[in-house]
Amino acid sequence: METILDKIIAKKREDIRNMTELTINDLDLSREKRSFIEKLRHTSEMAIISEFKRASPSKGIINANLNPAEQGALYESYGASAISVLTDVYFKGTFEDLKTVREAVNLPILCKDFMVERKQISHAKAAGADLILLIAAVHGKDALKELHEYAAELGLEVLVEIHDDEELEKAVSIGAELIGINNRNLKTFEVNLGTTEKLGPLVRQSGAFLISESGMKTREDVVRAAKAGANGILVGETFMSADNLKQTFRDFKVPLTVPQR
Ligand SMILES: O=C(O)c1ccccc1NCC(=O)[C@H](O)[C@H](O)COP(=O)(O)O
Repeated sequence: METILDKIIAKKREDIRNMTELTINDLDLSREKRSFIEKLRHTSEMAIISEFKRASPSKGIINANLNPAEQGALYESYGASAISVLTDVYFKGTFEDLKTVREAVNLPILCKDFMVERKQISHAKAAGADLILLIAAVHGKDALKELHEYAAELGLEVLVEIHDDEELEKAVSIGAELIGINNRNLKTFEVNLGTTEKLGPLVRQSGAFLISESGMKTREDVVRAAKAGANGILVGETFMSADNLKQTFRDFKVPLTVPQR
């Protein structure tokens, strides 16, 4: 049966059919580097990647009225470590959003998209991304490695996203330094923080930094992720729909449980 992830990937392949790959000469490789991994090395509290997410396949419209520059500036002032910007059409996001947010803040910016070809990575770089997402479920090991290496050549950090043991094995085998465990099953939309609890210790044993993604609603959820070894969390819907964003950030500030390597 075709899953939502299959549909998203098929649409993505169609959307990028006429996109050209930018060459090194088209890209500004001297741009100020904002390293998320470097921040993770030097923090004693759970890092927060705050997401700009207007809509999603699982929830429909979350908040279509927020201005990306203003929301990004609020995320920064309340203590985010990085900002994730969805640039995919299923989430009503664009590369313009990413550019706008990067210009409004001094934080590392994650381009949250469904990367299937190198040319998308070059465009993410041109738009101002500091990190990109690669979803292990979408690629065989060789393709994942190739895209991971290409991103590194462009000076980008990579969050390799996994959801099960097989994807974990793929991420570790390509030497991923930053691994995200998505608590949301992208095929069924089921969200289960137990996914981080199951795979988290294995990710940390590999030596990679760990981000627990999706489904963070309360401080207790963040504490659970920390206890499972996470170095940080990635939060979209809860921040985009918060009545009191400042207080929600305060609630989500949690010390690390498992020390840095
Ligand atoms: O969020 C979805 O519905 C979704 C559906 C299909 C593929 C990806 C999807 N989300 C991407 C994400 O990983 C989340 O936006 C991110 O982890 C934040 O999740 P949340 O805090 O639960 O909004």
